[in-house]
Amino acid sequence: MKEYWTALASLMGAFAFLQGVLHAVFPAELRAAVARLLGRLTRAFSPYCYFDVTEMDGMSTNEIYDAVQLYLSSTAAPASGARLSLSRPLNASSFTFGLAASDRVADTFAGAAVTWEHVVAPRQGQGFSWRPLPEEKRRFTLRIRRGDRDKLLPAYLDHILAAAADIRRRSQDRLLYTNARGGAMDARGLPWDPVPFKHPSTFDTLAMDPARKAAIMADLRDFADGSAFYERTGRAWKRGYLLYGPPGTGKSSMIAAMANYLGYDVYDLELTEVSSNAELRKLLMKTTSKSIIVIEDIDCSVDLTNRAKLAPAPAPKPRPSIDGAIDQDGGAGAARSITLSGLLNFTDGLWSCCGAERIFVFTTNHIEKLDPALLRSGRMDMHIFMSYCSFPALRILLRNYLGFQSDDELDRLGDAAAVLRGLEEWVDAAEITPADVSEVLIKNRRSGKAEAMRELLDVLKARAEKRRRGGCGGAAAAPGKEAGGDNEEEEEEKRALESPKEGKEQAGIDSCGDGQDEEAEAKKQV
Ligand SMILES: Nc1ncnc2c1ncn2[C@@H]1O[C@H](COP(=O)(O)OP(=O)(O)OP(=O)(O)O)[C@@H](O)[C@H]1O
Ligand SMILES: [Mg+2]
Repeated sequence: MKEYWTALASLMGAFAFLQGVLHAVFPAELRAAVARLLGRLTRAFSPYCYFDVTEMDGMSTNEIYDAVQLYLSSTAAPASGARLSLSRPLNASSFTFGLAASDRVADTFAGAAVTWEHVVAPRQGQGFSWRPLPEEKRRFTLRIRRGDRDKLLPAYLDHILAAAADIRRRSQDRLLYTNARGGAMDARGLPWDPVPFKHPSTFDTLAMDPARKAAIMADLRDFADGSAFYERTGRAWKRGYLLYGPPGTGKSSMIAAMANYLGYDVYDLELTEVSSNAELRKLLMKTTSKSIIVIEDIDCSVDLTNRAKLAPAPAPKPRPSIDGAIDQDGGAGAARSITLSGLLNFTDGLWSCCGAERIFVFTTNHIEKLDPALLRSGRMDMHIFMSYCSFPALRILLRNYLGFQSDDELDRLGDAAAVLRGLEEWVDAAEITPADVSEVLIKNRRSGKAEAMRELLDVLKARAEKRRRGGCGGAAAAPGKEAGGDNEEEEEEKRALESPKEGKEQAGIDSCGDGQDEEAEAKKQV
């Protein structure tokens, strides 16, 4: 054993001596040149070519590095024994896996096999920089066969960028943006404030006629998958939906369901916070693709008049007006107000197509107050009437709120089957909104399914009776509340239905009512 250690020690001594001689005889430059030459020779005869994707591109982060990391973490197959790192980005609800240092993954694209290696080395001598660089130099090295090079590049990189964007969008929670800062920009120059968007409404929970629901979902899917179609037909890749109907029929819930269905972010545009067309355009430019731009209660946000009408509308409050090109305070303020044409250009003008894959949704309780130009196809391509609760919609609410597992269970009610038939018979006459039905079911859901349905039936009957006597609908009577209560209350309910929102003002344009109804009807209605 002793001899063994002595031999090893002499061998190491000889090696150190040789290394010293080599260093003394060959200067560092010569050694580096030889290493480079050897590297070149190996590469020249190698059947592969290599591409480095470094983490830092000069002083800024390299977008492709991030994309490759994300892409590899979820699509490529790690070689056996590969070590994955785990992380969860801020606001994300799912984990992402990353490739650890010096590990490799294999991938295939267009029938060609490629290998990615994650190389991490310590950064030497930071030098002076305003922005500290990471302590390690990281890069991905892509190895592909020489013969596959033309086939793979740049299509493979485009594929990675698109896939990474998709993964990022799916793993990240939806965001709801608002422009509540009245045009002021944040530190990064953005006029929108984001908050996580966690609205639970989906097309499953949305109570409406199943056939109409399916038509809307198909339209949305067509839109989202329609990149090639929009390009071929020369149309901007955007679509407008107008949701109209009485309060509480699910317009806002529909927007949330759309966002959840497509995985889009939502930009809730508060028009009253926008002071000029230029600001409106800036807001539009700062929205991302794959998003829904919403203007709720469009008839109430601003004064609406026909763009052809030049006379300024009286403005009781200093708020933006959609009113031809004439400013209400005259001259000086002209550049500072939103005009109808500004809004029209926002939805279907040259600027509306900066960015792609965007949906515009306007909601209103009074479609007849909207300018026909705003309603035309190209701006509002689909008009969706959110109606009072129909029986198929009521069934969805019963399922959601009372916990029926399926339609079959609802049909096999035994004793309560008669109650279900009663609901079917009375629901149309009651003209009740899904919001009111939900409220009754929420209040009574603990009393059991049959009892809750009976309570709902009582409410429907009372409302239908009230309507028959009063000739008009109203908000739902609370369960157990006497049907046909006093007139004052009835009047109040009626008023609440007709002029639902605080701060909503009559816009003073009812002249275009009938003609516009016909026009709206002529359009594609759902
Ligand atoms: N069609 C529906 N399906 C499921 N739930 C609904 C539906 N309509 C209304 N609701 C329920 O009623 C409440 C109000 O609905 P929502 O805010 O979507 O109505 P809205 O049409 O936007 O009303 P408004 O015109 O006053 O803004 C929501 O909490 C939702 O749960
Ligand atoms: Mg709403």
